[in-house]
Amino acid sequence: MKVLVIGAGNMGLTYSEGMADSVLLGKQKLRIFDTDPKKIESLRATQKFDVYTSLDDALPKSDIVFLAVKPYHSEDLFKDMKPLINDEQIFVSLMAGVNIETIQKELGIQKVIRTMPNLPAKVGKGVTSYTEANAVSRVELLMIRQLLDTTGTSIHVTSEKFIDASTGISGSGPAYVFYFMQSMLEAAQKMGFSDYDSKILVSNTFEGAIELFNQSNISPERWIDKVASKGGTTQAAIDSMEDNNVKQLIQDAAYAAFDRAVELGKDK
Ligand SMILES: NC(=O)C1=CN([C@@H]2O[C@H](COP(=O)(O)OP(=O)(O)OC[C@H]3O[C@@H](n4cnc5c(N)ncnc54)[C@H](O)[C@@H]3O)[C@@H](O)[C@H]2O)C=CC1
Ligand SMILES: O=C(O)[C@@H]1CCC=N1
Repeated sequence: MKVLVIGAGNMGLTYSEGMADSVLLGKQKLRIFDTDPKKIESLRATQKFDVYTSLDDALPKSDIVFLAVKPYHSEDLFKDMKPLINDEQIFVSLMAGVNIETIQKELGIQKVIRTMPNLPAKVGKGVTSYTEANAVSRVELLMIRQLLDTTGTSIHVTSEKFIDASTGISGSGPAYVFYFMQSMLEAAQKMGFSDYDSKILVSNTFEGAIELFNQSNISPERWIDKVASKGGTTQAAIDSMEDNNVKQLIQDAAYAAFDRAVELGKDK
């Protein structure tokens, strides 16, 4: 089995590393293709990957093809790919808002799996949702799931609606967490902490809270109750967030990403 990853950016490279380091695949079975000469040079320097500079060489003999370019590069890529592919190959898209039907039509093939990964895959803590076209068999789906799991964990969803929805929660989600972190960092700095101390205070607070959440069956709402004393400091902070409708604003943001994913799909 040969796997080709097209696009060695944040996501493509992360998946390549996950799969190359796994017992399931290993680096002998993994190929990478990118159009950026600088990227190719740096990939070659790692001596970790089988790097290709032409689709003619890489594509026809690959069994599974990961599509990891930006959505707006997909149209040109599909045109280049079309003469080089066949119906037996499985195409796994990591691209936001590019529908299965579009991929099938543009490439003239049937076996497509659409996924929504996220950036913590870089440290083996990614979560990827995925769904498949009818032409993909259960065995093929299981094999792809094992490849996806080399970067963390995955969840199977029953329709593309949930791929777009998970884009709003987990795909874009790390950016919401970083936004919250940045806000806390800036508050700490304003209070007079050094950059170093601000980072320690904020990162340990996030890490500790996540650990508590993961090691229990307690909802975040109940954890808030454990931090907040009546009439105390935490209550003052939570009241301020409630007065400013922060919960609703975060939900609006998640829906904005979801809607944008749906919209990207319609643009095609
Ligand atoms: N960055 C993220 O957190 C997430 C990204 N995604 C999806 O992953 C996809 C890739 O995103 P990133 O990795 O962040 O982008 P990126 O910009 O880091 O990487 C894209 C790579 O594709 C290469 N490329 C462009 N056109 C190409 C072509 N025709 N053939 C081969 N390579 C080509 C570029 O040189 C670049 O190395 C996007 O479609 C995005 O929607 C999904 C979930 C999370
Ligand atoms: O912002 C984007 O479009 C991609 C999809 C999810 C995360 N990054």
